[in-house]
Amino acid sequence: MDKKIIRAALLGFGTVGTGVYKVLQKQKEDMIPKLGSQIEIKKILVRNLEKAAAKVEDPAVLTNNWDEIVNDPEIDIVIELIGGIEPARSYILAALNAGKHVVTANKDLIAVYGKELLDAAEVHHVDFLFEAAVAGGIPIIRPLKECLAGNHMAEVMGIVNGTTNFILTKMTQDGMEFKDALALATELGYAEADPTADIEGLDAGRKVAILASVAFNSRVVFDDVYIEGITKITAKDIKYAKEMGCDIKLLGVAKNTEEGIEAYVCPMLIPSSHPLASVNDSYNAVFVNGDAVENAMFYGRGAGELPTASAVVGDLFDIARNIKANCCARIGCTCYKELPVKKMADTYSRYFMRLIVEDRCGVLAEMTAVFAKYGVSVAQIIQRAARAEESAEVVVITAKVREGDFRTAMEDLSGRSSVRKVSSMLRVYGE
Ligand SMILES: NC(=O)C1=CN([C@@H]2O[C@H](COP(=O)(O)OP(=O)(O)OC[C@H]3O[C@@H](n4cnc5c(N)ncnc54)[C@H](OP(=O)(O)O)[C@@H]3O)[C@@H](O)[C@H]2O)C=CC1
Ligand SMILES: N[C@@H](CC=O)C(=O)O
Repeated sequence: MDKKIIRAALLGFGTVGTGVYKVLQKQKEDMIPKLGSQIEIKKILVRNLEKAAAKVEDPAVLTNNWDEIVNDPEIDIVIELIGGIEPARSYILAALNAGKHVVTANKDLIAVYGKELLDAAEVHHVDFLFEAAVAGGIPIIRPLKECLAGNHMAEVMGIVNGTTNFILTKMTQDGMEFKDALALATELGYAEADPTADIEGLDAGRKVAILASVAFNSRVVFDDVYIEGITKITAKDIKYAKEMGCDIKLLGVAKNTEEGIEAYVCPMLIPSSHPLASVNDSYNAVFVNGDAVENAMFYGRGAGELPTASAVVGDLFDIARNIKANCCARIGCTCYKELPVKKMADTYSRYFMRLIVEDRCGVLAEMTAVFAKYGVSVAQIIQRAARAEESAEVVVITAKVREGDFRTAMEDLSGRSSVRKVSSMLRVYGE
């Protein structure tokens, strides 16, 4: 089909929608040489026509009526950038059912309904692409599905949320307060419409579910991922981590082990010499380990208007090429295995904890004895000078231990009168 003009519709004209519009304008001259076709945004679905009018050359492109898009046979591609589950899910399904290709950045949706959407695309022989849903501007979905397809992947992990990485960077480097750093991340367009999704680790959890599914060819959904956010991280944790030669990063980890898939998101201490420790601001980085490629790392902006638009437009161009070639990419659902997902209690890690204990002889020995009872070895212990009320602060790093055993030890310990408070408990990445 020699289409000179390929028409698309944008749903949502917020941070990323506006970015896509701008990138397409900048690419106007290059599309014919690059693709052999011109992509034209025929309609933009918005809720408030007046608010959006200032952002477009021709306000006639704006609509608040979805039917004008789904029922328009000239529109080949729908770009969903509304976010959230509904009405995004219904719009995407209706678009696919109408034979339209779909591009989305919506990880909330894919992490739960990915299979349903990919199946619908398959039935209707259209593309459903979502490169921007994980790690913003970094290409990672297509590399995993295509360039790295000759591997059995053992691990895919990294920093996959720009907002929290920005907040932790500002707290570490500039001593900024958590709430001020979050306000700035929101202003810069990094945060989700409800930033709770970022700071509580949910957004990263959705990305880990998607990454694990694609990397291990087995469906992992949002509910399979164990999640902790960064809201409890204090300046003191960051200071102690630094003293121990580490930084604190919100890491998303997916491992393909013989006993099943491990999938979790949590703030972790990572040695400052590790490449991930120097991934700062809204940058993301994803490490993959495969049996053929060994290690590979992908690095770039994980959030924001133009970096995210870059990934969306890449998908759009791919679809335009497929339309020109009269085919669709045929790399829909790649989950052909059914691997179990392990419980967090059965994973192994080292732990960092900060406790306020009674300041008297024998307390450290008591603590070590409790840990030993549950098979937890202490690798490093720091006791700070006595504080007011005859208490002292103790920082402990354990050797690698099963999470379930560590938790039981902590329950036992925190019930003892010598332990006044468990101030923080964080995992440590690596061996
Ligand atoms: N921002 C980022 O850095 C990244 C975002 N994403 C994902 O991209 C998607 C869009 O995010 P982002 O642009 O940041 O979000 P925004 O909140 O900035 O934009 C969403 C837009 O959708 C509009 N909208 C909501 N509901 C409807 C509806 N029913 N009909 C028409 N328009 C609607 C909103 O309108 P109104 O203005 O009226 O509220 C808003 O303008 C999300 O899925 C997000 O998770 C992915 C990677 C990075
Ligand atoms: N809120 C997200 C946006 C991109 O996915 C983030 O901060 O990473």
